[in-house]
Amino acid sequence: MTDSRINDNGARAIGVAVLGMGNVGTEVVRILTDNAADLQARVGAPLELRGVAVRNLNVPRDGVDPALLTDKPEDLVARDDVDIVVELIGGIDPPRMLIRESLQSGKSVVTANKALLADYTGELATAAAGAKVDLYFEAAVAGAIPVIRPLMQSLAGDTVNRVAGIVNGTTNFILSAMDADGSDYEETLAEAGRLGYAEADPTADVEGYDAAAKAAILASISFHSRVTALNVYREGISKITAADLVSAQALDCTVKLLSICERIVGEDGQQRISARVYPALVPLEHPLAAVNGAFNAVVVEAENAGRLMFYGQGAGGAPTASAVLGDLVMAARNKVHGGRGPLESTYASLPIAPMGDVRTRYYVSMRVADRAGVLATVAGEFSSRGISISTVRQEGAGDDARLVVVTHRAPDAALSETVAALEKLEAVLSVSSVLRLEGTNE
Ligand SMILES: NC(=O)C1=CN([C@@H]2O[C@H](COP(=O)(O)OP(=O)(O)OC[C@H]3O[C@@H](n4cnc5c(N)ncnc54)[C@H](O)[C@@H]3O)[C@@H](O)[C@H]2O)C=CC1
Ligand SMILES: N[C@@H](CC=O)C(=O)O
Ligand code: NA
Repeated sequence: MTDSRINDNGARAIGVAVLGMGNVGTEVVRILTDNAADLQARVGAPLELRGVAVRNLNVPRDGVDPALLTDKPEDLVARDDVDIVVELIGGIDPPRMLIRESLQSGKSVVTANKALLADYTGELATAAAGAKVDLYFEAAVAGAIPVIRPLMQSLAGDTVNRVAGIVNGTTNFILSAMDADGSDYEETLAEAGRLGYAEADPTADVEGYDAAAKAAILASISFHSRVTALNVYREGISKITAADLVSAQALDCTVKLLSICERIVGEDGQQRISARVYPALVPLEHPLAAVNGAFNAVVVEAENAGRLMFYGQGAGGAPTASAVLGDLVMAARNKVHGGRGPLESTYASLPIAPMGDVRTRYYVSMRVADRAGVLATVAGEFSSRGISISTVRQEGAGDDARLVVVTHRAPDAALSETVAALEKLEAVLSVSSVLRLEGTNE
């Protein structure tokens, strides 16, 4: 009997199954087809597409042999001639079951599914370890930018203390457009969907769930601990207004949705992890302020390497497919030559610090009664909680009088308590905007 995986020159072909043919899957199939000869040379064996699972068989798929299409991903991943499964469906079910079964039956898996990984890396990595196969996910964080492999491999001998940056392309696309020309939030979000940046449900983008999933993945790898999405403090950008961006400009800042993963060392020497996502003011001179559109950037601070910055396209079909193909080539090489990439490492098991303990800076803008003594009353709310004010500015007069306060660093719990107290003051008519300020040394 002939082995269907033996090609003409005798090298054993590597069978690939692609699950999902949306923004990313379509580009992966295109590159696999167009670059077949180069990929074969790099792997040392041909990569052969055994099948593509789609939800709707009636949708025309240009450039794909219809015989390869199936709407039964569970049958495709069970085939003996499939060595590597590329999961690009998204969401928890059915990818969780499909990936687990693929791994358990000895197939390596490449996925871009950060929502799944943020909660189930433990389960999937255990299945991969048990079957001695690879589970790769470079595309899951910051699209095309190599960040998972540098953290897992290049920095494996160093101590990472902080990983922070912009890891969601959709929200960065929206905030950049609002900042540049006052573009409308809803229209820009719709455009991000058309360009293939947004998640199938864009709530994941604008409410910060996607950035939080990525923060969980980054924190787990960086601090050798298991961090899930539930451990990540999260705020999205849906409440950011054009007025916030104008206020930011007045402070020589812009607004960015940041994902911050930090090793916090207490006075007793105990280490904890802070993982958090929120829109923040970023000074214009900070490198992250210049990251616009669907671009992402991640700044890593490691004890010996110092500061490293990774920058590039964080979303979109082709850029994301580039990262998927990189993983696919690695997994295929391992199938051909033997060996395996690293799986998760959780030996440090660091606890999570609650958001209230994290030291942040606040920007608070409020409408106030225009009369003597108001400034002292407002300042008193900050000082009574041990918070030092960095700058305070009065804008407007009469009915339009506003106070803008920027604090030094203080525990986040004390700052949010102060805002709640300010809202109750008779002299404060309304707190119109509260944002954290990042990217400063104060
Ligand atoms: N679009 C992007 O820029 C990036 C996406 N990702 C991730 O990559 C994955 C795919 O993203 P996109 O391609 O943008 O999503 P998409 O929504 O465009 O594509 C998913 C495809 O899977 C298909 N599908 C759904 N259920 C299926 C099933 N049971 N069997 C077969 N096919 C099924 C859908 O019909 C759709 O065509 C997601 O996990 C996403 O979070 C990661 C990085 C960037
Ligand atoms: N929706 C995500 C896609 C990439 O991960 C984003 O906008 O960043
Ligand atoms: Na990446």
